[in-house]
Amino acid sequence: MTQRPSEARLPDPNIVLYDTLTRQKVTFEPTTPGRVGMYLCGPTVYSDAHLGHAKKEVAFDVIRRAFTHFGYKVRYVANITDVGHLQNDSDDGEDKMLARARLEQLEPMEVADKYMWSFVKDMEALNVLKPSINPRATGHIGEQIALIEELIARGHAYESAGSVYFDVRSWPEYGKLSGRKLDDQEEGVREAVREEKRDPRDFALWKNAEPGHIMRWESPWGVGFPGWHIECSAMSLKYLGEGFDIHGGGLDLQFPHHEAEIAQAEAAGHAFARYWMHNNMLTIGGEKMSKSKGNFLTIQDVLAQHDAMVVRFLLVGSHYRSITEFSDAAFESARSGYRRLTEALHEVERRIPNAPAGQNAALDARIAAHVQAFEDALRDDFNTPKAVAALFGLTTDLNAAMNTGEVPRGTLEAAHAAYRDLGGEVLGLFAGGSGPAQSDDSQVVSALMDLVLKARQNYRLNKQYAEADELRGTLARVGVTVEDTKDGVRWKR
Ligand SMILES: Nc1ncnc2c1ncn2[C@@H]1O[C@H](COP(=O)(O)OP(=O)(O)OP(=O)(O)O)[C@@H](O)[C@H]1O
Ligand SMILES: [Zn+2]
Repeated sequence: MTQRPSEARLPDPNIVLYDTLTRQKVTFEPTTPGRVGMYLCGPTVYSDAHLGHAKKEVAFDVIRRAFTHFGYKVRYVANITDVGHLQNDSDDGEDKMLARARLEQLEPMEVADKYMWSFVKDMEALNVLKPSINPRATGHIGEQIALIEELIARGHAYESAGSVYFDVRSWPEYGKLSGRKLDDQEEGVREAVREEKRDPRDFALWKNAEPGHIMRWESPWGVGFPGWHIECSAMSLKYLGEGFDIHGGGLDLQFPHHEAEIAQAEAAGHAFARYWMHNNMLTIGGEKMSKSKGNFLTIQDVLAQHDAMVVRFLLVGSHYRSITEFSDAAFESARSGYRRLTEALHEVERRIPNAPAGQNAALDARIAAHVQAFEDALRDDFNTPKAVAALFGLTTDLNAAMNTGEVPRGTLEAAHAAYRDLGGEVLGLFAGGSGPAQSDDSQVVSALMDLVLKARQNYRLNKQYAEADELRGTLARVGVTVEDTKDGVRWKR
């Protein structure tokens, strides 16, 4: 059986994850015993987040929750990019924040705050836990400048016309994450930018600010602003320390962003992330959902139509390293799958207060086997579809037992704990009233429902059908369905 928080478990040494850097599954070994330091590249806050962003956030949220479940203390750092992310990857184009500020006639910081809070709201709705630390790039200009100075001192960066570039030819390991060889790398750089660089593949650490550029800071190289990549190296090292455990992000960030992060940190003499994890993409019509392609649905659009927990269920239904193809059919099947879980769970809750004491040993063993299967699935590179299958297995066995008779209280409680700890705490599926109610509450609701159903039964016996229907209608309006079955009246919500 899963353990209660009071029986804090020892950190599980058997967690295997797929490390993008070494391109294989490896057993996770923390830098500090019992602790996990994770850094996730967060959003550039210049527009509302879309469902693709939700896939990434939910994927890493489950990984974080799983580590906690397996006994680790997790520090989860996820940044907010509010400066330096230019409209194209080759150090060219307008800053995304500034372009949006012009469009909306706002201060760049107003844009950042507006979309950061919109993101926070979306994440709350999707039951994504708050990061332990949520650093913003503009709040860490000093740290970024200090790292750039270390790189210049070690001969891996150079100043040119008020900007500073990383010298890729000085760092032979550049390319080790993405597997790209320097000579294969694209050179799509505008002439004026190319002239400032020793090599067209060098990337900006600091950019000289043109006179009209609003986001600007003093630096040893004049007034300017940081490049996009440097913020993540600086902030992850600041909050997680040398040789921290896990760095995550979307697969599309491997190059150039993560490649640059590694080079910046290691060339400056720091030990960087020991494991790299990347989520695959959410696609629509086979293409990556993305802001720039315009083929996106914002999280708010989706939540206007679908229950947030169904959205989350859909996302955890595919593995983080698999593509999730978004479609109406996918939502439909997520909705019915999710309903199957919650109906069984609510039936368990309804029965607990009046169930006879005792255990059903055979069913207890089945429950324990499903819990084991769930945990094994997560230990194997956080295989959420397999974990969900284990919850369905649990549901099938429980329904079979509940449909054929009474299940003793101890066994129902074990099933309830499995739903709550695994579906609720680890997969995060039961927020906002869909999940296990507080036990006090559920006892009160159950007692009241017994009374209401008795009253309805009396109306029917007295042929007061209008009153009986009115009662049922009132319950339906608050989400409670009453069903007359051959074994008597059942209700669910
Ligand atoms: N469709 C998607 N599926 C999964 N993750 C995604 C998807 N789109 C973006 N991400 C991830 O979200 C993070 C932020 O991405 P970003 O702000 O570049 O979004 P985007 O829609 O790709 O924007 P743009 O098209 O302007 O580059 C990255 O880690 C990225 O990998
Ligand atoms: Zn990053």
